[in-house]
Amino acid sequence: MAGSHTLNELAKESRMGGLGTETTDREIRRIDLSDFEARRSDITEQLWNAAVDVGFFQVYNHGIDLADVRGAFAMSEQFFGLDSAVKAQYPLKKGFNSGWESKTQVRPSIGVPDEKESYQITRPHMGDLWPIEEELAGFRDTMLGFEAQCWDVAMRLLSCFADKLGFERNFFAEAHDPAVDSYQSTLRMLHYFAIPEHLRGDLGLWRAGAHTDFDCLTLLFQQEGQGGLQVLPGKEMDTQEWTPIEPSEDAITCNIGDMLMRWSDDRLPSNFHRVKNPGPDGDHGARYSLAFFAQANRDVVISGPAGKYPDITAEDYLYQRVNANFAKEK
Ligand SMILES: O=C(O)CCC(=O)C(=O)O
Ligand SMILES: [Fe+2]
Repeated sequence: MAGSHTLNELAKESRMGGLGTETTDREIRRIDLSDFEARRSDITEQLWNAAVDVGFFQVYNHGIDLADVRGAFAMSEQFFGLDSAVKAQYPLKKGFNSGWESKTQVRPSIGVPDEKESYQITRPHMGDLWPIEEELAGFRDTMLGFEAQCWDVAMRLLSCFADKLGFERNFFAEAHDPAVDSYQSTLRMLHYFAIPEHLRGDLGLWRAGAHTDFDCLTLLFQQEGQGGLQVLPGKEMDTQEWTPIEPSEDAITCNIGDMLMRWSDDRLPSNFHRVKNPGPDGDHGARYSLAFFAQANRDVVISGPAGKYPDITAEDYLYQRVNANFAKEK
């Protein structure tokens, strides 16, 4: 049955809502991407091993200028600083990963909404979802430019995985073609709210509840001093020992999502992660992050080299996952 893989993942996720403990024993590897083409085979081995062992890794010398990363964060903070009435003109188009939402994402692991707002950019579906220049000058161009740079890094990394899986080197770049209407990779801006005094120490609240990502590969940008992200490899789920990922401005944190796990016949594992609320002594200020989700175009058929799972289109695959994660509209 086409859905059984998905249902399995949902069942796993709903057992992940506890607090657990923290461990720094797991190594989150940092991989240097400089001189990429000349060092391709070495980089490929490093990426593959990190992906298989922990599912999370960081890359640096990735080719996106720090000034561009900072520019995208600055735009994001300005966007979220707009009045709610302005942002509400650009509401999330469900099923299209485009537009603004606030506190509507409910993870099966915790059953309450994440303490955050988000704005998503998916090229073919933006229509009138861009704030006008009078509201936020330069926003569209800055964010689309940044999205293109993220796509570039993601495709470079995926070309290494393609080599290892026995696909053509440009297989994933073709499957994530940004020039056509079936494109569905998404740049998501995230704003986790500053935590008001009376909610500090509320252990039932999460900035983002435990989940795996739906996509092939996620690139996550964090700001220094704004920690909270923790990961737990699926094969070590029973330990409930979570490893914190320290934000560092020069690095992109990467993780494998469910779509690539299925596409690789489970050779590349997607892994659980979450964003914890700061403890009583932590920094209760706002937290911002930027995530690029490489998800294959709608019409692409996901078919692993060994045929472990039935073929499914990327559209049908995502539809099942998104529906399980957002509060019903009624
Ligand atoms: O903001 C973060 O650090 C993580 C966000 C995340 O995991 C997601 O949006 O899928
Ligand atoms: Fe995630």
